[in-house]
Amino acid sequence: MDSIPLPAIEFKHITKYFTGSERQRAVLNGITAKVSPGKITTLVGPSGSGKSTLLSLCNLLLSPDEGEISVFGKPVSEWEIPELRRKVALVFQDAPMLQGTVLYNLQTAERLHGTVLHDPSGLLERVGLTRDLLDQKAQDLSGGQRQRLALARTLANRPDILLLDEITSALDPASVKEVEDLLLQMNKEEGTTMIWITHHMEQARRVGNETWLMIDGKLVEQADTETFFHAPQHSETRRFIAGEWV
Ligand SMILES: Nc1ncnc2c1ncn2[C@@H]1O[C@H](COP(=O)(O)OP(=O)(O)OP(=O)(O)O)[C@@H](O)[C@H]1O
Repeated sequence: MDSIPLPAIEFKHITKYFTGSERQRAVLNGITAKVSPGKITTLVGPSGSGKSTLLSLCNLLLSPDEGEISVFGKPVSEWEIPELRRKVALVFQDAPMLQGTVLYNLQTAERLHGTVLHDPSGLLERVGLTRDLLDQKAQDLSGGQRQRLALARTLANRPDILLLDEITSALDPASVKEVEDLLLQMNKEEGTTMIWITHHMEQARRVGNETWLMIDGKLVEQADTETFFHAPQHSETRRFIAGEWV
């Protein structure tokens, strides 16, 4: 009998409150879901629906107020934080660069985790940057180049799970396609699990194996991407896909 693979990430009844000017409100409200290992899960939803907050809980940048998150079957609270963050890497749009050269930025994982970066040029080339950039100041790179460097810096850690928060939203269409291809290749060749937040429905259709819709801190729909776009269960999903959600 085939054994069921352990979820890469499991959310169990997750609730997170933030205190606004008037009152405390639930930004995440009872989220229960499993992220399939080796798959790309695309997370979509209106602005402010809680997508980034959900990702920030996975490597303990934030903690839930209620519920539990497990990574490969172990609650995040039981992980050593450096080990958790090596395995579960979060890449933001406009990730800040460290002052110094491109090489110095690539060596971040060496300094943090004591790992050795054997092939910085190869790592750059993997994200479509040329090795002659190694000695340039990271801050002088273009927006697209910085986003690729942020990805390369993260890949130096060889994470098992990549959490990608709108990483292509500032890129030109050709660069978007290159970054998508790179991530699809990593997913295929190395089995890297990914959760990808995007506001672009075409990108969600192209990239994800599964698509989740969040609205007002709730997970409204979770389905394989084909079903999500062609036969969603919920009227909110149909309205969201049609661009009617305000
Ligand atoms: N540190 C914080 N303190 C208080 N409120 C916060 C904090 N971080 C986020 N929020 C609020 O939580 C809600 C969800 O924010 P979050 O960034 O997770 O949404 P999102 O779906 O990722 O939005 P977007 O698509 O615009 O990036 C928002 O209303 C936001 O203002």
